[in-house]
Amino acid sequence: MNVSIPNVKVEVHAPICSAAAEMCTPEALRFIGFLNNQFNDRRLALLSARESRSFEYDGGALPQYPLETAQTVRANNSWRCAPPPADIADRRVEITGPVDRKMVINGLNSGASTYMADFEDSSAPTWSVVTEGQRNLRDAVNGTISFTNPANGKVYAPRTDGKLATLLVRPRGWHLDESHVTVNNKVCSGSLFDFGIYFFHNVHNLVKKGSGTYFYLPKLEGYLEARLWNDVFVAAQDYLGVPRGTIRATILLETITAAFEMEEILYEIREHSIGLNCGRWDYIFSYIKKLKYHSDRITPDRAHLTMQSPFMEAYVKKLIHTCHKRGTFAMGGMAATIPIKNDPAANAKAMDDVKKDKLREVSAGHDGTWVAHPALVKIARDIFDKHMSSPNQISLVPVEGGEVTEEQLLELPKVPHGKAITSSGLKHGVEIVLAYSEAWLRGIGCIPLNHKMEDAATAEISRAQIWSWQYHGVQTQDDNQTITKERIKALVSHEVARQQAKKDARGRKWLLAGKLVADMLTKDKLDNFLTSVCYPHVLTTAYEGTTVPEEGWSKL
Ligand SMILES: CC(=O)SCCNC(=O)CCNC(=O)[C@H](O)C(C)(C)COP(=O)(O)OP(=O)(O)OC[C@H]1O[C@@H](n2cnc3c(N)ncnc32)[C@H](O)[C@@H]1OP(=O)(O)O
Ligand SMILES: O=CC(=O)O
Ligand SMILES: [Mg+2]
Repeated sequence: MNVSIPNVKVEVHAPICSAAAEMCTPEALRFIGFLNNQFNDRRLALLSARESRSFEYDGGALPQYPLETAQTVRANNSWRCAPPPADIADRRVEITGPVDRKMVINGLNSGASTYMADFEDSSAPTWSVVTEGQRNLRDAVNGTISFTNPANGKVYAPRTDGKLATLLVRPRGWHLDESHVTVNNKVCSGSLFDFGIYFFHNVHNLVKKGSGTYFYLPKLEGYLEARLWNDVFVAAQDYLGVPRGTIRATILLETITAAFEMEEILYEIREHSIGLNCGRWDYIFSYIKKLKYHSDRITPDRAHLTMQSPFMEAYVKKLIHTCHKRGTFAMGGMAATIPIKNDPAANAKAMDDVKKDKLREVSAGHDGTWVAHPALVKIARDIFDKHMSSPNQISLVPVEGGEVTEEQLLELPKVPHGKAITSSGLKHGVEIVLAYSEAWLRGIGCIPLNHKMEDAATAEISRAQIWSWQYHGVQTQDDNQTITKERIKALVSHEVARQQAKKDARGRKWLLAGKLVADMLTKDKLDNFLTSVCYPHVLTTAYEGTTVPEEGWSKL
């Protein structure tokens, strides 16, 4: 399909399946062309700026509070973020999930205050996931969504008791492309595609209902990236003739660099802001990635990188202080625990851990929290109901968060030698990256593994830390064995063979995943994102023949 407006040519390089036909209408594609034409060059320049800044960290520099905004933004007490819209003033429990039709209905019906439909960490953006996901959201907004599960005949429809969750949408981050669409022969931005298609099809209906389009924006690395989103919002609202502020967005504070620019990020997006969220998993990943060459900042096993770690505590305090000082939401993050079926004792312990995590969040001053599974909604809600009697805690500004130093934002936990980096931590990490990548290559962006949810953010922690361990040649401390490339490759091969021997291996992508994962964990340079490495293998054109079939991947 091709669409042209003066000076802008938009082309779709994928089958026009029914979802694509409904979502990629000529008018919608014109809007996508308009957005890319205006903003894609800036996006690409900001991605290059990320590289330049990373290069400085690679050379030994550390992130710092920006000097240029000290007076104009941080010491300037005259600005606040816009007040929250009425239908989102209470967002104490937010459920998140991929955009398939059943999940969307289950998320909206879950009893959570909001449901975040996710095109990022829990989605593998195949053409069908992306276009069907958009159609599901349009139908959800129109109130026409329904689903019958072909496996068991169960019928799904939105609840009608007035307790439907408010819809939020997370488009892909600035680093991801939508390669099935080009604008003037350049690949379309994944962020602009996801944002633009949702906004185009839904904003007028939502405005008619007295609501707006609400977003979560992932993986920003600094305030100029927030400025770009703000400019996109202004242009989009003007293009479709809706008032400024119809779009509202929570920015995920989930990179170490952004932690040094929280106030600046809010400032840039203040007219459209509904706060910041502690995206804890990507935040840990970003710490490891950005400081990967710093031999004094090698991280211990993932299990030690908890919310009680000094750098995580400092980040939470600073985020709550900053958001409340500027009159907006400070949202908590995701406990990755999911219910443990068939083991009541283990499940009770897991749920108790979730309760503790949510109690820590509400006591620290967060205004709401995330859950990954409907069974956790009530647990989180009960804790917030007990400890938060008002719709949110925005009016409380905890003083201590204003004092957080640069070094505190970077301080790792001290784990006794012998326990910090272990052979089981290494093996478990390899299994996570492999299992997640394998699922992703089949279009599944979030999986249950060992009673935890694993998504792009959690898997990235394992990928980045295993890479850094081999780069620094550290030893696993329980057996004093060095983590070499060969050791990692052997672990990957062993796990691929183990998985392939299972009954359900047919149709799986273990060989391809094994090849990609072994490369990612051992190559000389750490890849920026696992999803960018895997993306060429899920393109629809690739499925149609240009990719090597699974059987064609030789043994590692
Ligand atoms: C770091 C971050 O970015 S966190 C945010 C991104 N990650 C997420 O959003 C995780 C979302 N969670 C999930 O995808 C799923 O819970 C998984 C993959 C972890 C587990 O899924 P499953 O194994 O299918 O869970 P389970 O079988 O227990 O599900 C039971 C029911 O709950 C539903 N369900 C599970 N999780 C969700 C969810 N997050 N939203 C809506 N419904 C859900 C299932 O669809 C299923 O419905 P059904 O009974 O009607 O068939
Ligand atoms: O997106 C959330 C995170 O923790 O990462
Ligand atoms: Mg994230």
